[in-house]
Amino acid sequence: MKILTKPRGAMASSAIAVLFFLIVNQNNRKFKAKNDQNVTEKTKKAPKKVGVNRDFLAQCKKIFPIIFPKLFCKETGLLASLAGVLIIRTYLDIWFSGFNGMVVKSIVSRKRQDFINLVVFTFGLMMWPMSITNNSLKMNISALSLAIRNRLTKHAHNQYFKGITFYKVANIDNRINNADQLLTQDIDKFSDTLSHLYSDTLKPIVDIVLFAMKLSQAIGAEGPLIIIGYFVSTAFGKNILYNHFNIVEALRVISPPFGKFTANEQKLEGEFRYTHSRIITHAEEIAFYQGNKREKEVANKSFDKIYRHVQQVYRVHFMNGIFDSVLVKYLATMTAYYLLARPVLDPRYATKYMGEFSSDPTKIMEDYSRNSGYLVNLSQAIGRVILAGRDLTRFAGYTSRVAEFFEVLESVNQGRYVRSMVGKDSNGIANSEKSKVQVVSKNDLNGKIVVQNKIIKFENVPIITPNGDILVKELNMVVEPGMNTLVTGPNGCGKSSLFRILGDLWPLFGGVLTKPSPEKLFYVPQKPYLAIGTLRDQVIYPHTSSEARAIGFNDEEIFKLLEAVKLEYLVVREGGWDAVSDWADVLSGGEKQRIAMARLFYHKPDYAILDECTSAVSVDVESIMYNYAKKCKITLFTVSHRQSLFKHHEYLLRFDGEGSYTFGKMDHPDAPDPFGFSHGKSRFTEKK
Ligand SMILES: Nc1ncnc2c1ncn2[C@@H]1O[C@H](COP(=O)(O)OP(=O)(O)OP(=O)(O)O)[C@@H](O)[C@H]1O
Repeated sequence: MKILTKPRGAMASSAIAVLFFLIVNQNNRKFKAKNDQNVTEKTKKAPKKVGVNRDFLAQCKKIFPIIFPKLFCKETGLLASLAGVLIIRTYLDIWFSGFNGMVVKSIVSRKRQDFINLVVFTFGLMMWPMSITNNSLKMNISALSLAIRNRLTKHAHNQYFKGITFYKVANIDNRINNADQLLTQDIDKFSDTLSHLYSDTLKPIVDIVLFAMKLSQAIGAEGPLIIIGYFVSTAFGKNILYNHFNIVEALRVISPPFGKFTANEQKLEGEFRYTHSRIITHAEEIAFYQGNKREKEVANKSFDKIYRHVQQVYRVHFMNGIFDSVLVKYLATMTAYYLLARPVLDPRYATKYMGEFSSDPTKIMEDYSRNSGYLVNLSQAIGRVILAGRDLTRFAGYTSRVAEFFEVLESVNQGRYVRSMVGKDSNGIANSEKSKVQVVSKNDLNGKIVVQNKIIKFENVPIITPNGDILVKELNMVVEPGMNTLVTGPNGCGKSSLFRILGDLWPLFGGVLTKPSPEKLFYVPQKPYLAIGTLRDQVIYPHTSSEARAIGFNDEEIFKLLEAVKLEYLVVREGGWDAVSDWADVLSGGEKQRIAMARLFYHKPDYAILDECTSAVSVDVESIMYNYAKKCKITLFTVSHRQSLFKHHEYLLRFDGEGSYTFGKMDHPDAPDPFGFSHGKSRFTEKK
């Protein structure tokens, strides 16, 4: 047996704490500098321990006001009605114990008519309220669970879809890996466990009070006291043994960390789900690569983690179950036999309801049957309260997941991001000792955004990735309407990052950025997003049909936009404007890009960011679309390496991939190779 000097959980958390305390900004990029003023790297406290502890209470304190926003609301109403049904159910159980005693007596005393009256008439009548009560109980629990889920999901959606929080949670902050799992499953499980926990705790408490009263009449107050005392002392004894002596590994069997197990299981389920959703998203690419074997390996590996974890959990459940059954069930049954027989076998303990000296055997039979019913109900109720303790630890697991999710959403909404990164040693091998946790808070963001129409102006704006890598130290440039600008530079130099900053996707660490209001700036990516909905919806996204009509776009107007991108044939091919399809599958790469351009013309912003968005479009159609954009007076920012596009731009922003850039007027729009970052002479009239 292994003697532990420290609780295992505490040792594990210390180890993780060491990891979190390591904060170094490694020079693992060619051009990378530490931005002392702007990006703070901070040590972090050890992660919270999952279980029924102070953290759990604090988490409940945050979550419960979301579920029960007012004293009198639908949810508290459901709690009250559930409590009412539970009390009725207990009274019916009491009635049934007495009834059972009477049936037994009628059989033992061979009274046929009594038996028929009881079973056919009395029971025939009572089965209706019993059935209605039982099903009301189930319905109330489901209704409560659904109401809790509704509150929490709506709250999460409000936070998740506030601005671009959904993007930030996935791309800038990396505390949460599977927001989809949290939104679709963890909140559901939390709600279900909470509503069951409520009924599974309240019902036994009502049972304990009422059955203990009945039982004390029948076998004396000592009876229920002994049985309650027995259960309480075993439950406390277990905890004292585990928490205060904490002596042996085997004691984990007595009180396993079910809360931690639950939280881990949910996390692994989330990862497994993500593995499969990625395969569905990239099915075509994987199929072309014949990557089935590789993907199977990855999916199996992810599932194996769940398999091993669940296997460990049910083994622990098995060991814990044996211990619990002996303690809670069988030793308790022995005590119960003793308590029931005592008034009959020892006249000193006889009462009016059990063991009276004058009683005939049929009366003793009736009393025994009724009282054993009371005792079984009482014991089951106490057992359920104890088991509810275990459910509470499981519930603590879900609570920690949901609370952490809400905490991250809130902190991201307040402009605070946390990223933990695995550091690498000099050989490029992952080294946990060099891992870092980077915390960015609003105070670190010294940049200022000024909203002003008809101008985009960067004044000393650094381009910094969420990891803190500086791509460009300070960018200074002004783009006024009509200054169509081509953006070039080597891969990974920060072209798209510039637009992420312009679009508020990434935080602004310094300088002043003057830009028009968001609706005057439109982004067209290389892989356009195609919404769930009709063909019409693809063009007007994110507007709805009624919003489109409100700004004067009927189907004829929208058709003109499809004509502008040479996609007019789509309406007939796809079966009209109201056709609904999986557009990402139905449209070709070039068609998707042209739809995205039609969408740009629909919104007709002052500025458009075209990020390699015509890479799959033929040169002639590309030219037509660029000319149309200019006709619409949209000022273009184009990221592209395509020579055919030079002629549509008057200005060039060129990154050299070393942290510097040049911005200026192109001398000859048709002149070749503006990619002087690797070779060739400079094409700039203005240099920085
Ligand atoms: N969400 C992110 N978190 C941290 N770093 C990122 C993130 N997105 C991009 N980067 C990093 O920022 C750098 C610049 O990326 P960016 O997408 O701006 O390159 P690019 O110049 O557009 O390249 P390309 O021509 O290949 O599209 C890359 O090194 C990339 O790894």
